[in-house]
Amino acid sequence: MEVLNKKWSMEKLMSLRKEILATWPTGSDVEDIDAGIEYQKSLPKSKNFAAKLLHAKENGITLVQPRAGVALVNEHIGLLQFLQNEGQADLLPSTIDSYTRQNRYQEAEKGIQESISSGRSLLNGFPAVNHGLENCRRVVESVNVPVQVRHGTPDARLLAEITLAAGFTDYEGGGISYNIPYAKNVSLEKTIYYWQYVDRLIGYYHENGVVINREPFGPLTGTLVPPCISHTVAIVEAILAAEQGVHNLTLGYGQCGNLVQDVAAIQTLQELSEEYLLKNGYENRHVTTVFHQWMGGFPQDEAKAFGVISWGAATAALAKATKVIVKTPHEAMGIPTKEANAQGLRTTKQLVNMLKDQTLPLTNELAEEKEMIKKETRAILDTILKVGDGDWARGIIRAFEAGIIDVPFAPSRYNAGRILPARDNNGAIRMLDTGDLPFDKEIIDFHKKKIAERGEAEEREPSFQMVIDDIYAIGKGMLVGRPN
Ligand SMILES: CC[C@H]1O[C@@H](n2cnc3c(N)ncnc32)[C@H](O)[C@@H]1O
Repeated sequence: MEVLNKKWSMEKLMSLRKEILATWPTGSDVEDIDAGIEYQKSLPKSKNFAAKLLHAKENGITLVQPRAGVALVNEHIGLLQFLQNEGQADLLPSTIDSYTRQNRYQEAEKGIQESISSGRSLLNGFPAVNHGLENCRRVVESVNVPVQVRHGTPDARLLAEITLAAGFTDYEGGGISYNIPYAKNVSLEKTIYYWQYVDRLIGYYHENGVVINREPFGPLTGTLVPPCISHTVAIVEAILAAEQGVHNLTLGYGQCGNLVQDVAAIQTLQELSEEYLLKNGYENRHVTTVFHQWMGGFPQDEAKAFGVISWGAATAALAKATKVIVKTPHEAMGIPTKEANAQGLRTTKQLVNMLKDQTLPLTNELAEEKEMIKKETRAILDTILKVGDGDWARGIIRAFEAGIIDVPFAPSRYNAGRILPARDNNGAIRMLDTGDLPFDKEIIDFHKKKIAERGEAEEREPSFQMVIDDIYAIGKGMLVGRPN
């Protein structure tokens, strides 16, 4: 099945809907597609994610948002209300459980029953499909701020149908960013096709006056991902979504730890995405950015964990990211208590408030970093379009096959896995091996030089050992994995 970046007709969407809604009994509650639109229109503007994001962007504010989700409806509502009231969350999620992410609704049902009988959440998120339309509406109505669906679902069609009709106004993910880092053996043709359904549904909401924001999953594997790699995936997903009628997008990036590189990454993500959306004919699109606090391993010690959270908060604020996704001091242990989640939020809010009136000055170092990220990202994006003979969907599929785009440490068999990232002497992410990325000599030499500087400082030859040391560094309280 060849997948092309072409807007679906509503006939095509409607012809597939019946089959999708039949995959779980709660799908029958949303058969009337226009009832969901009418419900969305009944919500106050204060509940609309896109509106709140654009207001924040216009006013130079960085909004704070947690991840959060538990098995049962009442407990999930209590959790979100606590994070809103005690955590000062500007935006709220519903993080979906792993069974639902794999469309394993039978096991999610079992998890719900066991959570009821045991009196505690035995799922690692909120099983929105099983709970269905009315319960999801209760969640949305129980808080005063906009609510977003956060998950990791390769086939997120039914989840979208139910949560959008229920009043969620932002939907995370995409056919690449929820495949390559999340699945081992699901083709990109399939997941891009599934997500064209989701984005076309959102396009239909938009055509009927309801603005739903879309957020491709920025961090990908969250392990030493160079900015040009995560930017490429985010921008291609933005283009694929825009083609289906999505107008509001939040593009994301996972903190790497070097302040200049992270600030450069957020600024270039905003600039490049706007450039490529316009260049490809998608006018009147509204782009915001989201900075994910450290996605790698966390220290167990809570005081140190607050240090990592604060560093992410400060970087997000100095980068003027529109939104920051907050970690908690329980990150090393697993699903946080609501108290720990609220602490992560308040720590972040403190840093964001104190840094609101400051930005990182445009030094030569920052300018060089921005220039390099743009050169690398444009080289990859332009090659994707070329190998796709002018089609972005065909291009990204072929580009992954050829290693033209390559996500480090991704489980997917459709990912080449030939690039090797490592930190330079200042902790910025460089490439020990650029694999088959379409980089010219200038880019390749830049990375070689930066890594060589670290080798000289550490008196060792650049090698794969640097990559291993960098992966374990944070657990030892460091950023750069120095030799013992
Ligand atoms: C993308 C992975 C991140 O999502 C976080 N996460 C996953 N499920 C939940 C959850 N149910 N509540 C809070 N945080 C969560 C997890 O701690 C990790 O930081």
